[in-house]
Amino acid sequence: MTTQTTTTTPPRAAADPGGSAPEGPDADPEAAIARARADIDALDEEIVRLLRRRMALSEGVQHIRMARGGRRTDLARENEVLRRWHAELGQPGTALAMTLLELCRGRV
Ligand SMILES: C=C(O[C@@H]1C=C(C(=O)O)C=C[C@H]1O)C(=O)O
Repeated sequence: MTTQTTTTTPPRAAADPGGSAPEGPDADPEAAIARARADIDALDEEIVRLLRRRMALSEGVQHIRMARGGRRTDLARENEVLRRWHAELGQPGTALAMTLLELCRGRV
């Protein structure tokens, strides 16, 4: 399996070819913040891409179920999803999962 990095900033040596500045995050706090924010923005974009993939997969499952006369939603499965997010992140995880489910199947 290959791993994918999301870092968009160059390594320090490339960003500071002179090499005379002290190393570490305190050397230039503004630059450190700007680098971290660029990574945060890239991660946010990736999260939205993943969300759209999840929405498409979820919609596919819902259509298959409804085409066979079933309901759009499956509350047992939703509880499974909610439990998993809660196990990872606690109450905020549950809140996030509720929003995720709402995005994927609309309001119940
Ligand atoms: C995708 C499904 O359909 C609905 C959407 C779910 C989801 O987005 O995770 C979970 C349960 C269902 O209410 C499913 O049953 O797996």
